[in-house]
Amino acid sequence: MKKIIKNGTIVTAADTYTGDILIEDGIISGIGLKLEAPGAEIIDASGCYVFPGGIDPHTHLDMPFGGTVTADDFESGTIAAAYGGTTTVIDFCLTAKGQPLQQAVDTWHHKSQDRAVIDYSFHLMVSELNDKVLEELPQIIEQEGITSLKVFMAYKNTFQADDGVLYKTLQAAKREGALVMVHAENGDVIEYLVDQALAAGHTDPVYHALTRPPELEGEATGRAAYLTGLTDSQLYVVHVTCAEAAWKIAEARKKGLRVYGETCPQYLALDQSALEKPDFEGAKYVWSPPLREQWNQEVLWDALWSGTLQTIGSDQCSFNFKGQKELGLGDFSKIPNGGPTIEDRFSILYSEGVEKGRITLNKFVDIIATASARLFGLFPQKGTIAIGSDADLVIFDPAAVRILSAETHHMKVDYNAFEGMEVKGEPVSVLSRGEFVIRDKVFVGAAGKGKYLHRKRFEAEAPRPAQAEISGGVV
Ligand SMILES: NC(=O)NCCC(=O)O
Ligand SMILES: [Zn+2]
Ligand SMILES: [Zn+2]
Repeated sequence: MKKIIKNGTIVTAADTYTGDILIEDGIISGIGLKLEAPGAEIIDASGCYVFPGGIDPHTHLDMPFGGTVTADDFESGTIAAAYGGTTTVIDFCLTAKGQPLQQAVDTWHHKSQDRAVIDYSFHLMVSELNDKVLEELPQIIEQEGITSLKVFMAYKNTFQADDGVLYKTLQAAKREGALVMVHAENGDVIEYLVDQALAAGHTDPVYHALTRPPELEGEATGRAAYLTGLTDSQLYVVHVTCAEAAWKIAEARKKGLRVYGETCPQYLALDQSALEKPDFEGAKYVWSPPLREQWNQEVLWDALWSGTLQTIGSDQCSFNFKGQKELGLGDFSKIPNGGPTIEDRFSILYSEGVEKGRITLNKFVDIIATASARLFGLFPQKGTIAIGSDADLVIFDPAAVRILSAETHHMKVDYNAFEGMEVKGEPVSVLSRGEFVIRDKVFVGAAGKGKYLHRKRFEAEAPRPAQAEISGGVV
């Protein structure tokens, strides 16, 4: 059925204007003034912004980690994402050493295909890079449309790969047109610091942050950037938390390297002091890399504004406080790392960014959707409002004011990391390929309606580093 969204303020990464959007067969087929189409359902968006649906480039749904499994799976996680204004997620498919890549990908298809309520895709973790993996990789990239590869430089003895694996992954990515993503922390030194802290009897959650200092994130980020230059490849640094890492990315981009970066809402809105909350509550705020001293927040905002960082990922990786975070009672190193963020990513960026004058409306759209679409091979199908693009749209009321809380969120987890935070603006209705998923704040979608997205290879369409974009930034 045709739909026309009327009288909204349409916002893309480039433009802001009042107009109507015609939707046919899930695609935007017209944009104009006073549009009409016989039989079309009319949706009034007066007083609201119409944004392209958010793209969350970093989620962990139904993921085994830290001796347990995330509380949110592809159903609850994508419902919460949709409530929050996100219409596409790209989740991390884990692999184990010796496991055929196709088997790992099939496991992730199995977790997601009958559950997701919005469209989704996968990044592929690379844990080793031997001849078998090298042989299978081109096939996976071509047939599955998985054009981004993830290497962990931390989590020693579980996910961590060595520099040789990272180097060879960058080489393979250059050959195959894939983007290499890194969790950039020096896992070897962290392991040593954690052992020292525990031996000294330091078991509280705050020691998670104290044993992962920003220098170790900056060092790993710089190392990965150097290897990217050496291989003439392309790199995306996930969850950048601090000045030390942002500076390394800025330096690499100044040299003209294809190095990109993401931060997350928790690093923009929370700080290290949260880990000191009494009664083990600090465990709710255990992420890796950890929350940093508050002054880093403005550095990250500057880096987003200047283009040193391009995207915001939720890094959704939720664990209940009761029974899951509590696995680390008496030993901070056993607290499952991660938190529930998928639902509030969009609103926090809008409220803390646009409403507080740190970024413009168009920059907001770029960070929340367009840049990820370009970097991860989804543009222009996703990430913008244009004729021919999927009708993934968010009707957003900028006047709404609400308080984020576990009592009202839709994630299947017993706390909200941003509990009590006031945000301005709210997604009222959300459409995925022209169908309502959220209508007037009520979920009307269905599990299994989300489609798996084959993505294009990394190409020149991705935003290029430019001297101008960093001159006013963090360097
Ligand atoms: N970030 C975090 O603490 N948990 C999720 C896994 C990861 O991204 O490192
Ligand atoms: Zn990570
Ligand atoms: Zn993550």
